[in-house]
Amino acid sequence: MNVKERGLLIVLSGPSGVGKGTVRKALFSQPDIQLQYSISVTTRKPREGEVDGVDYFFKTREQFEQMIRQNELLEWAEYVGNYYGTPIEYVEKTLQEGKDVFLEIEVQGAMQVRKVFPEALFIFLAPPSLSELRKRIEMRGTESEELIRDRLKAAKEELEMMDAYDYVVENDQVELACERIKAIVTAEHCRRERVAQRYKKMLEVE
Ligand SMILES: Nc1nc2c(ncn2[C@@H]2O[C@H](COP(=O)(O)OP(=O)(O)O)[C@@H](O)[C@H]2O)c(=O)[nH]1
Ligand SMILES: Nc1ncnc2c1ncn2[C@@H]1O[C@H](COP(=O)(O)OP(=O)(O)O)[C@@H](O)[C@H]1O
Repeated sequence: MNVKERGLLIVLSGPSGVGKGTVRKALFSQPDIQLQYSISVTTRKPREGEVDGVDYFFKTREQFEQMIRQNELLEWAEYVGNYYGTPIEYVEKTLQEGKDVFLEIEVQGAMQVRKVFPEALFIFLAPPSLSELRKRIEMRGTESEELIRDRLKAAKEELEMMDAYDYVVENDQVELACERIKAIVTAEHCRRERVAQRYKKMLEVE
């Protein structure tokens, strides 16, 4: 199977509270976008309203460590005291089917994905400012003061990794951030199509 027939792997990262979940849900609710969301595995406790198998696959540390040992994860990372990881089987199978897969993961995991899938599209969602980021984490109201502090510390380290991404999208307004991501994905599809056409032409000339 050539590069064009496989689906595109899209990786969205960004600091806690920047709005990744909000933007992703808005993106997936739009009829003109065909993306498959890869549900992650985590040892974090479910937040109120979160559903196992929808938001995450919630596992114990023992179960998660077994998945690592059995090479079931494309990437994994420990983030603010919990494990998070991407089951590889779903990603591989869906890309093989020619469908685009969307990962919403933190930066350490994204860098591991880059090693396995260098052709993936890496997008960093950035806040308008650090003070706005703090406001959003507080507004969500799902973390204690101590956890907010830990997440803000992690956020500062994550922001330093912005340069390693193909694109930086500012999440000033959810709708605008969605439009920007859609434009990037469409442009990437066009680029891949052009490369595939050129390759086909070269083979015809041979
Ligand atoms: N490496 C990695 N990070 C993940 C995965 N799933 C979620 N994350 C990231 O883990 C971090 C914490 O996620 P979560 O506890 O749901 O909090 P929130 O994203 O800040 O609402 C976020 O940066 C997520 O994007 C995964 O499968 N792998
Ligand atoms: N563009 C935005 N403007 C204002 N508030 C936002 C925006 N995007 C997200 N939020 C709010 O910020 C908080 C954190 O968003 P969330 O999607 O949970 O972030 P993340 O998944 O990156 O941790 C939520 O209360 C959400 O409603």
